[in-house]
Amino acid sequence: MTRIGIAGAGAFGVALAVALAQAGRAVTLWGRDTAGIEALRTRRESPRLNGVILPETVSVTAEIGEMAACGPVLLAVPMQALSGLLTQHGAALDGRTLVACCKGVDLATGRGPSALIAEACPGTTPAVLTGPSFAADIARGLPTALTLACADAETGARLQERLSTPALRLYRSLDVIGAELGGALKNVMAIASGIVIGSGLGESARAALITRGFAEMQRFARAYGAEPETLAGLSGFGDLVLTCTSAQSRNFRYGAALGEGAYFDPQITVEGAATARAVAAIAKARGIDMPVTQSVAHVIDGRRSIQEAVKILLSRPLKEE
Ligand SMILES: NC(=O)C1=CN([C@@H]2O[C@H](COP(=O)(O)OP(=O)(O)OC[C@H]3O[C@@H](n4cnc5c(N)ncnc54)[C@H](O)[C@@H]3O)[C@@H](O)[C@H]2O)C=CC1
Ligand SMILES: O=C(CO)COP(=O)(O)O
Repeated sequence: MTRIGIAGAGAFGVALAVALAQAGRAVTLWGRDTAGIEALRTRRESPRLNGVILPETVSVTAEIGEMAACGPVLLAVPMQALSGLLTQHGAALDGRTLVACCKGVDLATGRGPSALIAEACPGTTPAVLTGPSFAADIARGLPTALTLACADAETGARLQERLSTPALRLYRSLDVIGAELGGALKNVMAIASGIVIGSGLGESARAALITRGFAEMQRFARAYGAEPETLAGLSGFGDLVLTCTSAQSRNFRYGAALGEGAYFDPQITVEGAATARAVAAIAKARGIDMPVTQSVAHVIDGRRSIQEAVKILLSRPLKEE
């Protein structure tokens, strides 16, 4: 049986390991933190997933060399850590089929996960696994549908087969750019939705924000050659709906804390913050109209108050939908 590798033992990496192992797949889970990995190996519980037990069949390791025994390797680290992971371990991972599970745009280079992988590991065809799925839901075996995007049809079909389980339903796509941009951009909108709800602007305002945010996501993705249908699928629209409407989303909760003026733990992974900055800079340079993203970037950097941002968004010229 082909062994599946997972690099990154945070909430998503552990959840995927649980789901795949429960479906009878051979799984090796790698993490960089030796002490944390030893605790996970012996206690079979992650502090990031309360009440979830990692099956004994999952091999847990802090040795990246063990990924050599795996077919596909799922990269489940935060987007801003991907470049560092590839710099450090690219040689050990090259030649495997690498599947990016991170959602975002790299702030330093303005590139998405597939471009970073292709550069660091030229011997691999990158794929992307993305879509509406909270780690806790996947780990509990709740029904979930995701997009598996790979430019190589044969590799994509093989991955779809290997990574689908009775509860985890993968849809195939050739549009890697569209899939990864959907997952990256929706996090920015989730922060914006959290701000709207946290600052008491109401649910009608949130619906307007989600809709106009979606228009903005499509505009940006189109400029990168993405297929419009991809953005309307699980990786774009599907994940936008999930994270803009659920307090399970860390991006939403971060936005809500900003809106309420409440504390938010800076240790928590909030992908949309760096991505808002990266996308706002690209959009400005390329002349792509991204008013919501620009506003989120301004608010999180403290360059604009929420009240100023809302006033600016509402006073834009009236136009056709
Ligand atoms: N948690 C969720 O519900 C979902 C998360 N994702 C995506 O998965 C990615 C990872 O998110 P989570 O697992 O939730 O984050 P997390 O914060 O729970 O865990 C991140 C893990 O990455 C590790 N890490 C950080 N930098 C590293 C490096 N340079 N090398 C090796 N490991 C490193 C950390 O030690 C930690 O174990 C994000 O892009 C997120 O958007 C996607 C779908 C669902
Ligand atoms: O991407 C996710 C769900 O699809 C997880 O969202 P958060 O990172 O906002 O928690």
